[in-house]
Amino acid sequence: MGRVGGRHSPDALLRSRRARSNGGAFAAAGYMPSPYLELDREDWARLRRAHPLVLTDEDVARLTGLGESLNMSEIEEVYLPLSRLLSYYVEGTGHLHRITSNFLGDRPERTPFVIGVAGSVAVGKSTTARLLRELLARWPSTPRVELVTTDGFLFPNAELERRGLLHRKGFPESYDQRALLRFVAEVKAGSEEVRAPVYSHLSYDIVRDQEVVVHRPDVLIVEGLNVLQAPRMREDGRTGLAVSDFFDFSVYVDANVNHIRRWYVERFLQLRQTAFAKPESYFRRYAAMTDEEARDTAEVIWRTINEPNLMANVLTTRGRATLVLTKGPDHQVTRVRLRKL
Ligand SMILES: Nc1ncnc2c1ncn2[C@@H]1O[C@H](COP(=O)(O)OP(=O)(O)OP(=O)(O)O)[C@@H](O)[C@H]1O
Ligand SMILES: CC(C)(CO)[C@@H](O)C(=O)NCCC(=O)O
Repeated sequence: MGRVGGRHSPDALLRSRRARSNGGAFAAAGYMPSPYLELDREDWARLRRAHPLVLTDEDVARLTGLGESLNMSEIEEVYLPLSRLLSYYVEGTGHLHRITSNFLGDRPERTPFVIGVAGSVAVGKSTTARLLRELLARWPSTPRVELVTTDGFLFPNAELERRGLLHRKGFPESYDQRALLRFVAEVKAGSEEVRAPVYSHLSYDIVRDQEVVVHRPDVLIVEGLNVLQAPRMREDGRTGLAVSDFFDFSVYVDANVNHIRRWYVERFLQLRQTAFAKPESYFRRYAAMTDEEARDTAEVIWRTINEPNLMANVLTTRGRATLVLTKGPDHQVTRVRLRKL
């Protein structure tokens, strides 16, 4: 005990730390340095003081239109600094692009900066994506931001039915993944005009004769459950490209599954008074349900479709995101993890 150079001496401790960081003995036990820098809510709020930012009245008016439950101080503390960080990434990526073009003797051409937003059904992906779109548009390097959801790349219901997948919406096989990949690749390549199909939650199907057209924006945000999924094995046994190979940045919106289930059920109950009640709604029969019937129906859809998909195909992609936003029970962001390696 206490012998210099013994098992518990400072030297030995240092050696064991080195072994850990060298991936020595501890590698065998599964130790791996985390690629993320982890900040709790207070750390992130402190960052904001170092980069003073305020929303103008005009910003507040636009953002309020995104949803009545949005909290402005949450937006100022969490999403506004995030949009600033992203605008720096856009500038940095543009710089790298110019250096590469100069090196190759090419004419530098700006291509859109592509951001993926992933996470469970009902976790708040589209709200996050819309907040980022509005906030990014404030910064000089990113005035033109376009937003596309991968819902448009679901196969039409007739095709899903033919494939026996009508009750698997959201699972990887329910999307036309080739079309989605081609769309993102073309936008990233700087094509003047790229078209994507449109899905309607009201008719529960792809809308014929409707499309979104993306015109070389400064930033494209691609939002969907599946945007961080690994490439699929091709028939010739090789792996192709994944959508995320074209991303410059990605955000995974995360929360405890019990909170997400509750948000899903609450939104379902609310939809009875709005979307489900419309004559053109595919789910008209839900509008007349009592609270209890609606709650049971939502729980069944959650348990049989959305939760199994979250566990098998969505949560498994979280470690590939550049940034993970973790939300508490009221949608408040409690933790931010940013890739540093
Ligand atoms: N930051 C937030 N603050 C308060 N409420 C929020 C926030 N983000 C989302 N919500 C609420 O949570 C619910 C789900 O949000 P949203 O529609 O953005 O989820 P989503 O992940 O895009 O869902 P889906 O995959 O089903 O389209 C909505 O009722 C929305 O109003
Ligand atoms: C369209 C998706 C997959 C994603 O937004 C989702 O909203 C959905 O419909 N999930 C399947 C549940 C159902 O079929 O009602």
